[in-house]
Amino acid sequence: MTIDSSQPDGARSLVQINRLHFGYGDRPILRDVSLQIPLGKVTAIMGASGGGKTTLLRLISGQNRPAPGTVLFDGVDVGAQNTKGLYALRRRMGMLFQFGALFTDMTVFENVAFPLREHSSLPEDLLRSIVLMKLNAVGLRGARDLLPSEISGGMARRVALARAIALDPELIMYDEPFAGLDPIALGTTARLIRRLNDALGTTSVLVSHDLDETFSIADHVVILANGAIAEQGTPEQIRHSQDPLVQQFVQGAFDGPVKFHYPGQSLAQDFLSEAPHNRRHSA
Ligand SMILES: Nc1ncnc2c1ncn2[C@@H]1O[C@H](COP(=O)(O)OP(=O)(O)OP(=O)(O)O)[C@@H](O)[C@H]1O
Repeated sequence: MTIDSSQPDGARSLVQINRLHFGYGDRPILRDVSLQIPLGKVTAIMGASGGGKTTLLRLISGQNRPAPGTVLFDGVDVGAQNTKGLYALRRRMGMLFQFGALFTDMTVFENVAFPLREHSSLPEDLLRSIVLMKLNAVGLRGARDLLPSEISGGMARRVALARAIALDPELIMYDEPFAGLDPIALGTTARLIRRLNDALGTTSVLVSHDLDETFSIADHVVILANGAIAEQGTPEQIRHSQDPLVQQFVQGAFDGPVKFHYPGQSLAQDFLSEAPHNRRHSA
């Protein structure tokens, strides 16, 4: 691996995002985002719904292309790759997208084997050993013959995790891996993400809304707001940020720079005054 960049604190980075802009059609989503994903660490991307977090993951994996700006993965310009180049890059990334759907007609074993069958021509006995090792890493070696309909939601998430690490990726991206999990499964999944990151020596990027669990496992937190980076740092630094927007986010405050009410006319105008539609209803 050739890492060609440094973080300000001296840590090396696996992904470098430079002055990235992106929009869907003429609707801007991300504006001038520059960011480094430190090698070997767990980075959390957080922020209000619709802020562009999933879009950022899609830009890292090359499903979207920045316009303008660059995303470098291990020094390679992701947005400049042709289909073959992208395929080779994605082989080095594991992805667990929202609700990480499993193939319902395949056993747990076959779900984890799927990327190996797709991307390699390993002999069956070696493939079996790898799949069982991955399932062992998430505590589900014994569940190999079950169908997704026969396991709990938390277990399904762990199978999806085993599938995401099947090809020994250098970068694992998790999009809301805790969504829909009960508190126990959520804690288990969070600890597993941290443990796998360290045990496999990978780099992890996690998009999550769950503040406590995410802060408990992340080394680096990036807060996206209004299409730009509002703040980044360790969980501790984020908790103590003076930025009102970050404070609202960290405290889960009802109202603040991000408004609870969709913009419209005032309460007085709607309920007290003789607004034309009020007059119509009271007539
Ligand atoms: N393929 C698409 N075409 C058009 N607009 C899109 C597309 N995908 C996402 N968007 C819009 O872009 C904005 C950012 O979406 P994105 O999913 O990246 O946000 P997010 O921060 O991950 O949100 P959430 O936390 O709710 O998952 C949203 O307003 C969304 O509606």
